[in-house]
Amino acid sequence: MASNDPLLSRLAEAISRNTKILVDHVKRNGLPQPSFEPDGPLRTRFESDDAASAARLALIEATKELHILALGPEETTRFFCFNEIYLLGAMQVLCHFKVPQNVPDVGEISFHELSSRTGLSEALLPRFLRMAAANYYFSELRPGFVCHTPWSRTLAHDEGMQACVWFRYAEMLPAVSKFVDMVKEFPDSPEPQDTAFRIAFGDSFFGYKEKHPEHMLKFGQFVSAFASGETADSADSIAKAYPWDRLPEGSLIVDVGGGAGHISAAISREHPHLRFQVQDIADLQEASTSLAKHQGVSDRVSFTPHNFFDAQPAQGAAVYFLRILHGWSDVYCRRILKPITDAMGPNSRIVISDIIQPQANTIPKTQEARVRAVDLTMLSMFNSKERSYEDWERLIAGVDSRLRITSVVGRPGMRRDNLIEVQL
Ligand SMILES: C[S@@+](CC[C@H](N)C(=O)[O-])C[C@H]1O[C@@H](n2cnc3c(N)ncnc32)[C@H](O)[C@@H]1O
Repeated sequence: MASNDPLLSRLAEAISRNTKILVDHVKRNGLPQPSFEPDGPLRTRFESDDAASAARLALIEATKELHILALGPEETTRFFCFNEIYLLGAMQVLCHFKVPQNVPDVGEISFHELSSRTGLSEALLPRFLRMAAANYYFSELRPGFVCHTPWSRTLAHDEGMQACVWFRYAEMLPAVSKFVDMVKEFPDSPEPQDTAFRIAFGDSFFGYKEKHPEHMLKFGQFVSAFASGETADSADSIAKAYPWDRLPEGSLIVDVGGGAGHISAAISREHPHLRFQVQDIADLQEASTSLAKHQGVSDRVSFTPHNFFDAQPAQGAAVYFLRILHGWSDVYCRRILKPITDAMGPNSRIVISDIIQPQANTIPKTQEARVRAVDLTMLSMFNSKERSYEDWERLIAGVDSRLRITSVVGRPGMRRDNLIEVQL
C-alpha cells in the first residue's frame, strides 16, 4: 500500500496482512485458534517463530493505533481510564469473592447460584461481573447465566494471575494516587523512603510488607507471575545470553544482592567451570544454602552475608554480577558500585542485569508504554528508576572515571533486560 494512502487504510492493511501470518502459523502448527469461547486457548505461543512473533507485535500496534484513531482525541480524553479504573475495582471484588473459581470450567452457572456459593451479594454480583464481561472476562451468553472466557479462566486456578489484579488494586493504585504529593514533597530526593507508596501506606514498600505478611505473600505471587511472561528474562536466559563460557576455569562470580541465589544457580548449572559467591542479607543464608543444595550446585555456589554498601570482601573476582540497581537512585547506586570498583582487579568486570530504557519512538508504542510504566512503578514504590544507555554511562562515570561500558548483551538473547558489562 502506498505511503500517501490514508493512515486508517494503511493500518487496516497492516492488520489484514499480519492477521493472515498469525492464522497461517496457528493452522500450520495444528494449534487452537485464539477465541473468546470458554475452551479457547489461554496462550498461543508465537514467540518460538520469528515471523509470527513479529506479526503479532505489529498486529497489537496497528490495532491499537486504529482503535485510538477511530475514537478520536476528544473521545479518548473524555473516557480516559474510565473503563480501566472500574474494571480494576470490579475484577478485584470478583477475585476477592473467588468468583472465577466458582464458575465451572465447562458450562454455565446462574447469578443466583454464584452469589450463594461466593457470598457476594446477588444485587452487586451482576454489576461487577457485567463490567468484567464487557471486557472479555466471563460471558453472559443468556441473561442471568455466566460462563468463562479464556480470559476469566486465567484467574480461576492461578494465584499468580489473581495476584496481578490484586497488586494493581491494593498497592499500585493507592501509590499512584499520591504521585502529585510525592513530587511536591520530595522533588528530586534520592532517598529510598521518599516515595508515593510511603505517603499512601505510611511505611516503606518492604517495611509495610513486614507488618502485613499477607501482602508479602501476594507480592511474591505477583512477581513470579509477572516474571514468567513472554517478555521476561529468566535466570536461564541470563545464563545463556552472556559469554560465561569464555571466563577461565575456576573464575569467581560474585552475585551482589543475589537474593537466595537463583541466578547464580542457573548460570552454574549451565557453566560448571565457574564458582559463585552469592552475597545478600544474613536472613537469606538458609534459603540460599538449601536452594544450592536442591539444584545440585552447592560445591560451586556459596553464600556470604554482606551489606552491599560496605567494603567488598571478594577482591579481584572475575565478575561482580548485579541485578539490583533499578531499585536504587543514582546516589545509592554509586554507593553500591564504589566498594565493588575498589575491589576490582585488572581483569575484573561488573555485569549489570537491568532494563536499558529505549530512546523515545524507537520501539513500538505499546512496548514503550510498558517500560515507561515499569519506570514509574519503580519511582512510586522505591524512588528509583529504569535507565537509558546514557543514564547508565553517566552513572558509571560518576562512580570512577576509569570505568567504561564495554559491551551490552540484548536481543535476541534477552527479551527485555540487558546485560551491561563494565570494565576498568
Ligand atoms: C529485588 S531483589 C533482587 C534479587 C536478585 N538479584 C534477583 O535479581 O532476583 C533485591 C535484593 O537485594 C537485597 N538487599 C537489599 N538491601 C541490601 C543490602 N544493603 N545489602 C545486601 N543485600 C541487600 C535484598 O535482600 C534482595 O534479595
